[in-house]
Amino acid sequence: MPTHTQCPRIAIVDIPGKGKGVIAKQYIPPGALIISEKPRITLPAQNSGMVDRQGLVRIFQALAALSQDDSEFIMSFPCAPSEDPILGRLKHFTPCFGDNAFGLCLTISRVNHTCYSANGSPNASYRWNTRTKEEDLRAIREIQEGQEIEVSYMSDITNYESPPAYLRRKFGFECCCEGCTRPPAERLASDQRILAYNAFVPQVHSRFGKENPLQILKDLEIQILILCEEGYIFEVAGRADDAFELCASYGDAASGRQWEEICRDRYAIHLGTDSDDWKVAQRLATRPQDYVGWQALGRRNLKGPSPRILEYCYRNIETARAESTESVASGGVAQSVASSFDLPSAGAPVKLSKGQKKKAKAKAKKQVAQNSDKTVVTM
Ligand SMILES: C[S@@+](CC[C@H](N)C(=O)[O-])C[C@H]1O[C@@H](n2cnc3c(N)ncnc32)[C@H](O)[C@@H]1O
Repeated sequence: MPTHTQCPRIAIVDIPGKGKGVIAKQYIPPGALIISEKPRITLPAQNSGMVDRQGLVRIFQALAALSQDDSEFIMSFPCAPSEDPILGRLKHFTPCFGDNAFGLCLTISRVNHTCYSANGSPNASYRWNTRTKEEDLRAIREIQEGQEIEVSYMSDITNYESPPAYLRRKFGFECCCEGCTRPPAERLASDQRILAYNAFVPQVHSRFGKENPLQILKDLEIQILILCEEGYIFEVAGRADDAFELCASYGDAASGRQWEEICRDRYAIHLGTDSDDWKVAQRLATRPQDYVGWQALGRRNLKGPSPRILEYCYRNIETARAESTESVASGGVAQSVASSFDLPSAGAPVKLSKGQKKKAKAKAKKQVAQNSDKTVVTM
């Protein structure tokens, strides 16, 4: 079983205010697979990732059969005083998707959480690898020697529910990350931008064929800048893919290819080049003509990503954050892109129509349901 002692790049240490945590013992580049681990303890689960009464009985039977060492390992994880000492600790197990199980790993389960925000965002992400039956921990940003390795316990995409409230409700802890501890006005401004962004996303495809495609591409650029400023770099892949689909629908292979390359390169960092998502994006970036809606809207030359988008998507996110902190407070780089295009900024707080609010709420509900797959027991 791989342990941190076999992975000289990381170490488990005490982190003030969070219990134990994992730090990098050397520089780790974005996209690097930090460690793959088979869970030390595996508990049964249903396919859905949720647990019903019968499932709980099976879990307690499995717990009763554990060795003393394994039970002590589980009890070494934190549990809020208000929670049941066993159920509270089961929350640290992560789903082994497709394998009807939840696992607790020696090292990866010690990785703490940080929220996506303009003030800081996770530098790593973990996923169950159904092929190797291991949990993969991957660097999604540069990690410097001595820096804590942090993932997001929430979805990697924008979320409607306020992160501190979600973490309190779902995991029972008060998050002390930079995003949660910033002044309420700053948090509110970010929440409003995310809300406006979430209202924009479901409309994109319905605009294809009805509106000027160059206008849609400009709007997508603004949304990508918001994502970069708010730290949601994974979701950039989705918007770049939307831009690809638009270009491919008009048969513009050159522009489409450039957009899909952004999508592919984000997948390489977050999911790895052995993931299905990366393989599809790689195929479309190479042969945009394979897109199912190729030339469905006719033939027209559109635009690839602007130099600013390429700079934002490819440069070190640390630099982007340091340089954009001031601009986020004042409406963000997205605001200045809008002015240079002479467009209203989608980044500034907007008043949502009833329909937009409804759509944003529906999306939020869906995301909350997806997020719930990340925990073992829902109370
Ligand atoms: C999966 S465990 C991570 C390892 C844990 N810190 C330990 O000591 O074993 C999750 C728990 O770590 C703590 N934690 C993780 N991220 C945190 C954060 N951003 N702020 C405060 N506590 C955090 C909480 O107690 C949470 O329930």
